[in-house]
Amino acid sequence: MNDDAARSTQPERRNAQGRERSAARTRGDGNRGSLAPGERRKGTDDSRTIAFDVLRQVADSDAYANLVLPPMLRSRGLSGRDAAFATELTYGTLRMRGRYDAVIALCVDRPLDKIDAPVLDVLRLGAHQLLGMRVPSHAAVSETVGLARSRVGAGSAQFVNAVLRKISRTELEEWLELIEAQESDEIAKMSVVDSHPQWITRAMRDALVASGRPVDELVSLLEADNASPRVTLVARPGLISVAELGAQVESHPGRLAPTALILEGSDPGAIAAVRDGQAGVQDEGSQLVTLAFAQAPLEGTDARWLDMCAGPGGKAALLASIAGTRGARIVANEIQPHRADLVERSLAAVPAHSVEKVQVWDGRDIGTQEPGSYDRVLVDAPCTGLGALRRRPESRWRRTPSDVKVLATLQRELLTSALLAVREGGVVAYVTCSPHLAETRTVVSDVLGTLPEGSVEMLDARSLVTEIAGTDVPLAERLDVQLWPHLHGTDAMHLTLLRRVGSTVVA
Ligand SMILES: C[S@@+](CC[C@H](N)C(=O)[O-])C[C@H]1O[C@@H](n2cnc3c(N)ncnc32)[C@H](O)[C@@H]1O
Repeated sequence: MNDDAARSTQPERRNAQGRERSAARTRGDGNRGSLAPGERRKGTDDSRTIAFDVLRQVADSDAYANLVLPPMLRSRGLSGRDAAFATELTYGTLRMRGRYDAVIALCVDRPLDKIDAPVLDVLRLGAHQLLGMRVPSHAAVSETVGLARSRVGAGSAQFVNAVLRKISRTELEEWLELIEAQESDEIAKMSVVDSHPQWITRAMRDALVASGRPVDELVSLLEADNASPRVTLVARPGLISVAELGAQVESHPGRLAPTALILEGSDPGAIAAVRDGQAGVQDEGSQLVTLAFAQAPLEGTDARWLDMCAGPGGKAALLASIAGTRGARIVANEIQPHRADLVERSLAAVPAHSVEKVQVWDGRDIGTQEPGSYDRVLVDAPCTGLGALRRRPESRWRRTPSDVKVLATLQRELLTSALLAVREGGVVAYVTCSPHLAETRTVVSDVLGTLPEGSVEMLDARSLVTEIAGTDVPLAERLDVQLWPHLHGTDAMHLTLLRRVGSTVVA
């Protein structure tokens, strides 16, 4: 297809609906990468080729971009600016796919599912350079056409050239108005502009409102999902202090967790303390909920803790290091053997006396096999991960509403097991990195509804989190805690703390 074959509709130079955009919505720059490779640099083609190859692996092999990209950069010898360019191109294209597909759809004369998938990926890469990064148009078009020629064939390269030239003639803001105008309701408009599946936008809205936030924060939340998070380090108590870790790396203290440092750069693998396990990479929200769990008040013995869903071991390592300072021990449980190996590795630096064992077991069985055996039980439940979309660029397109249903059943079973496994008076934390109500408070209320009345009480997680993070941290006036990327700068972690006060077995 040539230039003429691409649709000739020229976007109008005004808001399609004749109304003003909100300030937040017009911040198209929020999604623009900070890189500005003004001139053609040696290795740029390698960057684009790598981004394309990662996109194909994500599509064809269900690969995770954040697992595939770093080794590919290493094996093809890319570093510095070229590696950063490839990274922004890959993650940005994956995140903003919904927006770019809507733009591409306005530039072609056939439905997108009639375009070969590799060609569509090349178009998305080109669209991100043109609309999401500061790559000059001529470089974005010619380099991407070169990529098409080498990867998908000369015929397709002509088509790519025609479509990208068309995209390049119109500014981002006008494209946003045009794609928004194609949709009829507010959720659909927000979803296409901020590149989320509609069912996720709806779930985010419901969770946001249920946690006491105004609905007009939804745009900020969606935008926060589209921004690359800073790398956050955890200084594991008893192994290294925040000050000692801070002296090793260019960083500044976290806002919420006293164990957190925000890295200025992006290569934690180069930090000795991370390599040897005294420190780790961990979202500040994850640190905060783990600290709150460990600090929840408990009467009587406080010696044996269970991390029921421990893989890959981030929270287990933080818990074990805290346990080491308090004379307690953890059992780290994980159902998948290869993830249990990762837990073992994450515990490399913690004192041997703070880990009883790492075991491979179905957490759902622990409650009946070992009733009343633990003083504290953490259920960091397998979930949709909708709270960590900024970290997992492809996951929003992979998840489906049916995942929520399947996971919620598993979550209820794991929480029930935890409430059996903990001793009377002991504490259970139910944690998800999803704010979806069906995975958070519905799971908790469903499980509590099946237990004898008065056998479990909800603890004030909000007060504990406030004690740790400070009073200026906005939290809903509820006993459970929901964190948000746009408010707290963390993943959207949920925490409910429960205390078992009586028998959880129906007589
Ligand atoms: C959200 S991840 C836990 C993350 C971990 N706590 C950390 O901070 O690194 C959930 C884990 O639960 C595991 N899992 C899933 N089903 C399980 C089950 N029935 N019993 C135990 N673990 C399970 C998954 O394999 C996954 O590793």
